[in-house]
Amino acid sequence: MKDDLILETINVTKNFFGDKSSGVNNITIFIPRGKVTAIVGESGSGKTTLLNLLFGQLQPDHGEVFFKEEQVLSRENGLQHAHKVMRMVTQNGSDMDHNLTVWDNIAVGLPEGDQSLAIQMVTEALNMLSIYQLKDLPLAKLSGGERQRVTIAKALISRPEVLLLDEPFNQVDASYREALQHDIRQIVREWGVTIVLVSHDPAEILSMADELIVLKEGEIVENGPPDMLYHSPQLLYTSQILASGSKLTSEQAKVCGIKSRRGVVVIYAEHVKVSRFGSKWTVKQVLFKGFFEELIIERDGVTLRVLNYNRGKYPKGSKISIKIEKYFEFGKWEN
Ligand SMILES: Nc1ncnc2c1ncn2[C@@H]1O[C@H](COP(=O)(O)OP(=O)(O)OP(=O)(O)O)[C@@H](O)[C@H]1O
Repeated sequence: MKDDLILETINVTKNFFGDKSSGVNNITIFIPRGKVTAIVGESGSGKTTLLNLLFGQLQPDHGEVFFKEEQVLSRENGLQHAHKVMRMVTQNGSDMDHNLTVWDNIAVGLPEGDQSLAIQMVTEALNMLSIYQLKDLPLAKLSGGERQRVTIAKALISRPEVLLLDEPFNQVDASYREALQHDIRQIVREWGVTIVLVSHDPAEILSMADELIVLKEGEIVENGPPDMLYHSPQLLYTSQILASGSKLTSEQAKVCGIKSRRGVVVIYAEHVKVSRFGSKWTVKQVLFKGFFEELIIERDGVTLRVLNYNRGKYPKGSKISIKIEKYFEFGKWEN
């Protein structure tokens, strides 16, 4: 394995009902060291299964998973040393005791002995997750987001080389989420931890990940850096997972002035510019999004989503015209 890689799967398959319809099939991936890799895909595409295979929690039917040069889970010898330097955080929290304080929950697994070292390790983990001030509170008194920070701090206490996060922000409200994402990026930078993240949220994926792995029906269909997959998706599926856009048939695309030979056209909301000039489209809905609006506009039975930063300028019912700056074409056979 190359030095800049830390985890690797070679042709890994794990099925649950003896056929290819569940789990994952023939997955070969390389996880770069000290980076954030996100596994994305629709519900049931195999994201959690793949994470469990990387963690050694599931035995592959075929293929192998390696941490550096060492097989994570071997048929003969079970879990290997490699497994000890990985930690998994799931959306349901973990083995935490809600009556114990934050400090005690984090310190509980530490080896007996050097107390000053233990204090230093817990303090560092608490500071890294910005929850030092909560250290004396029982877990039961914390919000979902704060508890998730404690779970991550606990996972970090043993200084893992790899942190596997399964939908880690699900319980965390929007304002808190960004700060937590920032802190996790900080951990990657300062501690050199490798993160593998499963997530549904496009904003989360695009802002956090260095690499994306796109799963569909248990197979990898695309992978690469987020900006590449966002700006040049090879598949309709990828574009729909990563972006808010409108999906049109060739016939519908003609209404937007687009001639498509391939059959399906996707237009991202941010690629449509709006003005009053011409005014052939009608604003059907205005969705408040904070500092911008999303407009749902319609013409001849075709609906488009459009971003508008001039809030209030195009109220519901107003007539507008559009200019489409970029669009993607995909084959009809894709769904
Ligand atoms: N322990 C299991 N027993 C039986 N089937 C399973 C098991 N774990 C996963 N599966 C099936 O394998 C497929 C992939 O499941 P997985 O949980 O990996 O998907 P996912 O992409 O993480 O989904 P979600 O986003 O909904 O969590 C699904 O069809 C699921 O029903």
